[in-house]
Amino acid sequence: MLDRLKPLRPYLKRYRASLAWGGLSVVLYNCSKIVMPLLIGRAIDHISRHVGERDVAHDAVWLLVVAVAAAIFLYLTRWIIIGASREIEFDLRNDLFANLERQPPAFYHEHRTGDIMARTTNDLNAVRQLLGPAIMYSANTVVFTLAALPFMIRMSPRLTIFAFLPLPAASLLVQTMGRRIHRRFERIQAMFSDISAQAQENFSGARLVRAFAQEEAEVARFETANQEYIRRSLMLVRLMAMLWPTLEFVLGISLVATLFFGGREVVQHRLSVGQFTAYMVYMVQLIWPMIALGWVVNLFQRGTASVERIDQLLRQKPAIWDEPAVENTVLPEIRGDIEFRGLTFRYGAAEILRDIDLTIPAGTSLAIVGPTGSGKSTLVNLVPRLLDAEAGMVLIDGRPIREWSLAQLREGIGFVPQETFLFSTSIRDNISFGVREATPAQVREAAVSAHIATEIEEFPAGFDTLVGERGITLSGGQKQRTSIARALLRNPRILILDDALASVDTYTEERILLALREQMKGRTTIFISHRVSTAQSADRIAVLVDGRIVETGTHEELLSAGGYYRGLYQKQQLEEEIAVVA
Ligand SMILES: Nc1ncnc2c1ncn2[C@@H]1O[C@H](COP(=O)(O)OP(=O)(O)OP(=O)(O)O)[C@@H](O)[C@H]1O
Repeated sequence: MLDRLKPLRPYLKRYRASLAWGGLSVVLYNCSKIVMPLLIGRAIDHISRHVGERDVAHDAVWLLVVAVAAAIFLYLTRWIIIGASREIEFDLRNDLFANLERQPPAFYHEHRTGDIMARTTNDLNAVRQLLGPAIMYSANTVVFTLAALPFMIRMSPRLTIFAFLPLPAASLLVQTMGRRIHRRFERIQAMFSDISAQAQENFSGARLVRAFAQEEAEVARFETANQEYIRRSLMLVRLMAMLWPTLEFVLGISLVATLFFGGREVVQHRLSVGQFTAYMVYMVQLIWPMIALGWVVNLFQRGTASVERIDQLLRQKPAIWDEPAVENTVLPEIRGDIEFRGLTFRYGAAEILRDIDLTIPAGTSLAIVGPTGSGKSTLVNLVPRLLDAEAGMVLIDGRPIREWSLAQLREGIGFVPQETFLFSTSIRDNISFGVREATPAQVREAAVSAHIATEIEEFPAGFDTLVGERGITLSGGQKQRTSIARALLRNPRILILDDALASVDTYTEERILLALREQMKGRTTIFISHRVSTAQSADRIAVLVDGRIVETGTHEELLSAGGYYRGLYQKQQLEEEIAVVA
């Protein structure tokens, strides 16, 4: 089992001083606890021998001193060991988050967010319990039992055998029932997350539920899930209600055995009343550590499984990362030449892009059009290396893309993804994401270029308006333009807009394109669009069909070529004419 805890070694090493102090306080705490029954026993013997008040007071003072010492050492033990477990939890959580941040988007397609969240919460919690309570209670049990046993055996070996017989049963009971309780608890937790997810989806999708008149059906569905949750919870309550009485019964047997056999020892004058009392106190003191032992075994089992799961995430190497030789090299600033050379790209076995040869000279703009699912997003994702093409298939400024460090490459690129994502912070923070030193004037300027500034300034809190659950909901078009402002603020050499104008009207689109032309002078721009009105403003247009570039040229060239682009143009012209007539 210790082998399975190997991943924790570096963390334990970091806090070895704390753990050593913790170990020392465990020993000192148990030493004080061991002395206490002896003092009580001595006091009782003194009382039964009718010694003077002074002696009894003396015993009481000693008892108090030892009790205070025990309390202090217990406090130190908890503070140091539980504190160290929290520190390790903190380090582990940071390391996990940092490693998850390095993973490419594909990682999040392969792993469910819920699973990752569970590992970073439940599993971390299990590891913390292993490092804190589990280590502390097992150390206490081992030290106390080892220290108390010699005293107890010296008092009466026979009594010790009888008194100890039922104790392992208590420990075993806690362990087996604890395992069942945990299993049921996990099922309840899973059910609870289902209920929460159902409620959350109903609240976020409130509009859809109302529109489809599904309120009643959803209430019924929720009630069914809620009923199942309660049923499982009651099963847990029953199990837990059984645990304590059974435990008390088993431990009661042990105390009865001690009383019976110990009483006989006293009657037969083999033990004094004081010694017998001390023995009884040892037994009572041993009860909790024995119970804890069963519980600790469960904590260890759960904790080791969690350590393995967390370690899998920690060892997950980011699929897209700098080669060691490249990591710290800084090449001259990116100019913005992009070249796809004989590019073929697959998701698993499915070939998505085929034989693509395309050059986008620095300072020019390229529009990519094509049917849905033809591979447009895939192609542009290769530029900031959100996806990785085979070596030598993508070049920036004539250099294979992998020769640029990811940091330098991505710093030079402004990327507006197809699905806009805004953090639940202020609009200002959303726009200045990744450009911490941006001044309010620069943020506003970017917003002006993206044609969103006036609308933002009309909100009561202006740029400080919160978006998302705690603030206002922006419209699809507003979100897209905020996202464009975010990309522009980086002042990138390469700007990529993946269908980023889809949610704005043609009038706004025109104004944004005009501003972009100004902003992106001398920089490279790629925009994916389904609209000819967007594409025609680019220096060149590439048509991607079924993963192949089938046409390239200017708007006029492609119109006269009479291919896909011309068809698209005619269709959209017709749509516009119909819209005007209607
Ligand atoms: N992570 C992925 N794993 C497997 N297949 C994928 C993945 N992402 C995209 N695809 C597939 O690759 C193909 C191209 O997708 P892509 O998003 O590049 O198309 P697109 O031209 O941008 O489409 P649209 O215009 O609808 O946005 C699609 O068939 C899609 O189902």
